[in-house]
Amino acid sequence: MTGTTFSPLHENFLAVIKSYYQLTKPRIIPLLLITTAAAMWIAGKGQVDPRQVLIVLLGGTLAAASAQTFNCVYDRDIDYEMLRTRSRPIPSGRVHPRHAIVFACILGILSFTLFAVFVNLLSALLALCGIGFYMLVYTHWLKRTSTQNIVIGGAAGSIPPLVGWAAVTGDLSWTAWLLFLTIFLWTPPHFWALALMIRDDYAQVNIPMLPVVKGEETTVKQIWLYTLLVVPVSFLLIYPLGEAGIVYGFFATILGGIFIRKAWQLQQAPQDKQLAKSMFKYSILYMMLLCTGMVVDSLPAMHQITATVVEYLSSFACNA
Ligand code: HEM
Ligand SMILES: CC(C)=CCC/C(C)=C/CC/C(C)=C/COP(=O)(O)OP(=O)(O)O
Repeated sequence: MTGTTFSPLHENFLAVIKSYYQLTKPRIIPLLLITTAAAMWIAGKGQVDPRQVLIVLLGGTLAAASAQTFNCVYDRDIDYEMLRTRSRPIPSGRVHPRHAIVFACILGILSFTLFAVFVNLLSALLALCGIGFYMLVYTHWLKRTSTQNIVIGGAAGSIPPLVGWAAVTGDLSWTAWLLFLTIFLWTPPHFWALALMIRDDYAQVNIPMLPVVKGEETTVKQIWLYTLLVVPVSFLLIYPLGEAGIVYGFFATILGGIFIRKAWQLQQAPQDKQLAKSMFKYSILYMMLLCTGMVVDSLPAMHQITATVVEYLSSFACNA
């Protein structure tokens, strides 16, 4: 006999686990955690307790998974209508909505308890606000009623760095709010690029996403404007906040330059689905690498390198 054989009971158990896992829309969670970890790193000036990082990332995972599961329950009607989402666990009949609600509540309670007991109350409350805002403000109120759904609703996805910051410092500073603002302004280019690709899906179920209601030209203009806002805002971490240096500046310049170029190209060809796809994929890479830049910049070895470069440049300038 070759390979492993599973009993029907075993296979059934694995299928159930897989369905509950899929309810949490797991592919989105790593980037949310990257923004949380970057905030923790800056808040701790490059010195964070690895045990605390693990607890916060676990709590963040549970909170995001809870929020996404609630969303899957609420949106089961439209998820059933759209080809892209029809095979999700609830519309495909693999998980009963009532069981999903229990699952989402358990995840939410575990997250809150983990933060409240092992981290602090502020981070626990912020994660809870993230779940509440995503569920009530985005999913329930705005998603089906406004073209600005993902702009205002995007605030939920911008909360993870606040959680990370609060976990390390116990409060929220200007820098924490700047990280919030960066993700808030990044969300429209991220989501509307995707919405350009799957516009027909949303149109079919009357979800008023911007490309459905206002068309491609308005959407690419808005993507362009938000990209022009997020890139300069990403530099505020260097000046006036002074929380990052030239290494981060290098990351922000290269990444921001490419982001602006892609947004410009898309503005020239609003119907081009390939460009929209490329913009969507790049938006994810942009956020991932920008956060990486923040971390690399505050590595102790980088401070040494930065100091040497600055010293060299200033002596060069003095001699010139
Ligand atoms: C209201 C705000 C947001 C909306 C409406 C939104 C919407 C979406 C949608 C519809 C997808 C496609 C998912 C799928 O095909 O199942 C997606 C993908 C993704 N989103 Fe967002 N998003 C938002 C904010 C964020 C934030 C804040 C992050 C992280 C910082 C994020 C990270 C991702 C990632 C990494 C993917 C790709 C997942 C994959 O590999 O398929 N999103 N987003
Ligand atoms: C702190 C904390 C818990 C924050 C959580 C915030 C959160 C879960 C953000 C994710 C945003 C997101 C991927 C929305 C998907 O939109 P959609 O559900 O409308 O997409 P769909 O069309 O694929 O259903």
